Amino acid sequence: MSVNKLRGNTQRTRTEEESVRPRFRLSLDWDSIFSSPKSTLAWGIFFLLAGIILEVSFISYIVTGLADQSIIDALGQESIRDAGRQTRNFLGVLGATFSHIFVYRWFGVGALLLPFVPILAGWKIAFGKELLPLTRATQEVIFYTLWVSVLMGYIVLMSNSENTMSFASGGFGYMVNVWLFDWLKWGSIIPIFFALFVFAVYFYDAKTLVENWQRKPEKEETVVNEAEVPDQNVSSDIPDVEMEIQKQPVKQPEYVSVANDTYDDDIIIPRVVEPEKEEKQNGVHVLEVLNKEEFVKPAAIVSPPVVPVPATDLELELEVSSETLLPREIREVVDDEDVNASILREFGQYDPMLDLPSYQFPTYNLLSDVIDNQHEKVTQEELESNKTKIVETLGSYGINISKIKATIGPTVTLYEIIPEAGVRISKIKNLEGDIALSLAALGIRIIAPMPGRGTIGIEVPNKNRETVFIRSVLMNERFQKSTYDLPIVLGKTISNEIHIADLAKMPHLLMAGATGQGKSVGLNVILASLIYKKHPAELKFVLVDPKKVELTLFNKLERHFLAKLPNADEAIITDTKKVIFTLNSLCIEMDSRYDLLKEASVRNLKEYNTKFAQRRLSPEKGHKFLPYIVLVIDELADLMMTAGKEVETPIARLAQLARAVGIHLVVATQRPSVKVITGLIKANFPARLSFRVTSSIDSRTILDMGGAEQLVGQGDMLLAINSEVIRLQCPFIDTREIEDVCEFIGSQRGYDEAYALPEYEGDENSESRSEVNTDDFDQLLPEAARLIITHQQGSTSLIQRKMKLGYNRAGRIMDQLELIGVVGPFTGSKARDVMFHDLSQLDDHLRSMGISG
Ligand SMILES: Nc1ncnc2c1ncn2[C@@H]1O[C@H](COP(=O)(O)OP(=O)(O)OP(=O)(O)O)[C@@H](O)[C@H]1O
Repeated sequence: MSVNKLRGNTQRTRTEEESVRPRFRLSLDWDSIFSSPKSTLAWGIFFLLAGIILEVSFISYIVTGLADQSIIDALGQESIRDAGRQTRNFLGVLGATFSHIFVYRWFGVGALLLPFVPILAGWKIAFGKELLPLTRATQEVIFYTLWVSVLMGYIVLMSNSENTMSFASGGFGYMVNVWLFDWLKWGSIIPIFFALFVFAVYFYDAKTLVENWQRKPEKEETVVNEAEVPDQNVSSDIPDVEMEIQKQPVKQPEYVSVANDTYDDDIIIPRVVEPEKEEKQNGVHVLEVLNKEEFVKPAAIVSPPVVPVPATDLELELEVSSETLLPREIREVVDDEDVNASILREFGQYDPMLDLPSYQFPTYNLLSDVIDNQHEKVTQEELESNKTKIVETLGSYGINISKIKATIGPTVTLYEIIPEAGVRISKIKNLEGDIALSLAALGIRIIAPMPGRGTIGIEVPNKNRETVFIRSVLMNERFQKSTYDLPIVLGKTISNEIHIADLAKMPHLLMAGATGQGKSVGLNVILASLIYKKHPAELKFVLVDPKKVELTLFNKLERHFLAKLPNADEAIITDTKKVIFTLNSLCIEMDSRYDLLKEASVRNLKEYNTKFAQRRLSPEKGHKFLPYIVLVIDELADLMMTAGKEVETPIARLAQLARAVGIHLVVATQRPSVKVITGLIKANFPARLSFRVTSSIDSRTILDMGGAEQLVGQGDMLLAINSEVIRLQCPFIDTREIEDVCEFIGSQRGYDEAYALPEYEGDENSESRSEVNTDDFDQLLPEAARLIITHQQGSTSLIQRKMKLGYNRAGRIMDQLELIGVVGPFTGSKARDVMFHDLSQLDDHLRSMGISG
């Protein structure tokens, strides 16, 4: 068996061998020299030590002045042993020689900086981490070495101290100054400092520094309330909050949570009230003294008369988790780096990417670099006032709280509360409406209890929400380093972490959301995440866009990332008939991939491709590298209305089976009704995402729970995977950015044509259905349609009775209603499914079919 396979290997075509052989050899060499952990450690330590040796010898040379100079000059004439005995450099003749060259002959004291380059490089090679960004630090070291040398040269020349001080400037700095002196005399200091200025402007992006500096006063205004420093300034700025704190009646240490008083710059911290101070201020302030008996009585046993805990008694603990954006320097490096290289290195012997060897991944510069909107963050005032409202509202219903904590997210702030012992969670859940009313804001979501945390969560929308820009999430370290097969960024969580999912594992995604809530942006974000991480050889998209305008921008990717039916004019499919063909064609592709997998005795696409890359599957037997295929449907409702089962069946089939062969579906719909997201479809999409929808019924249809109707729009969403629900803020990508990315890729050399899907001609049935001849329809059809929608009952006898028609005519009308997608197919004894909820939807549909009346 294995012998045969080996023989099969030798039959590969010449061109393939040629394309593989050189790379293979190269990667072997590289691996053996640098990639094995032992040798990287050895090389790293070598560089590290070399840097340290150089630094020590330079310092020693400067400390001992020119003592070793004569010895170095006489090196050729006396023995090394003699020279070694006489040298005063800590590191002997070698140290003295290197120092003489680098310090005396070349760069003077500036040379002291040079050893940092091998030290930093050695550290990186040995430990895989950067102490400082290497490229940038090297650039800085080179500049300052030269600049310090020149500056010292100026000092030496001006002070006529060539004899005693020339080692300070080295030959380079001195000669430059001799030359400058001829031109400018003492004025040569001007170009020297001008050079420093120019370097600073470009290297440290002085423009941004100036902009930040100019913006500072404005920022300070908002920051004051954010209580970065809990001092008098702050208290005088929020007098009402302070007053409330002064009213604090009784010290109740058991209610006071651990206040978070460690913080950094952009974190908002609640003020910590010192109990002693209060008591002094409030000597006469004992409000209603708490009834001690009732206070200790467990609420579960006897419902106590309500003793609301004053909101100000509770400290608001603030939980902050910072997002791990790459530091600016590294981001720049990432931008410049050839991303290809790292991915190429990961691949085995057969590399499908060599089809497009010069393909450049899109750079991050194509995405807009909006600096930040920090100043729009939630203020201390807002936090305090929401806290007060929550505590008071709950208090007025007899629910006292023992602890409250806030986590500020991009769109909402999560207040987690721990009610006092004995308070039933269902009681709080029932008060959802009242709390929302009291907070007078949209989008309050109560999560009782918070899974796995033993608290109750209340999400309150922020007054000023933060836009999450796509650039920041794609440059996030976690996304950069993610090793998922199909990584997609879905958004930012409440604790400001980015949420990355693997579409290959999901394995399909269903998205819903009312119009204008961010679905299209969400789809674009998913597509962009994949495009930024995957090579065209690894991934193909099938884009279905019945709305005809949403995905057109991706047309430019036709010869890189798109797949289409042979002979189709457009790669992006907008026509219902073609959608049906394409879906069926994908089913054929799925079946033939399964055949290949079976033949190769592997279980999934990844194993198959690995085996193929290892040359264990012969192309002569029809084996080929199989890219992932992601089918994106932007608006399932349209398709289900016009083609019903013909769309539903292949989608369900693909969703059920295609995962193992690398075909994944992302399906979006505006109308998450049961007519669109049928049981069959829903059962096969375990991962579902909902933007804001119009009713809790819609929310239940898509997520199996309410809540999506309370989202605040603009990309605010709930993601449900395997019964776990998380709230996320979708990143924002605008049309111009998509356009730029597509243009960047589209202008590169691509494949000769789009990836060809198997041919599918379609059967007669589907042809006739798609080309409905409305002239033959019964005149009473529109009236019958309205009747059915009004009664939400797809029965022929209803038409018969209400419209007083004979059975045959009513039956004919019913068939025609099925044909135009108003009712579902005949199901035997049960009434047919009704595809529309209300008359306005129906009228739109009839108009679009050219049926009036
Ligand atoms: N993640 C986001 N962050 C900020 N704003 C957003 C976000 N997503 C959407 N928006 C805003 O909402 C608008 C509508 O978004 P989008 O076009 O994606 O809606 P849609 O649900 O696709 O609507 P339709 O179904 O009508 O096409 C956008 O133009 C943008 O201004």
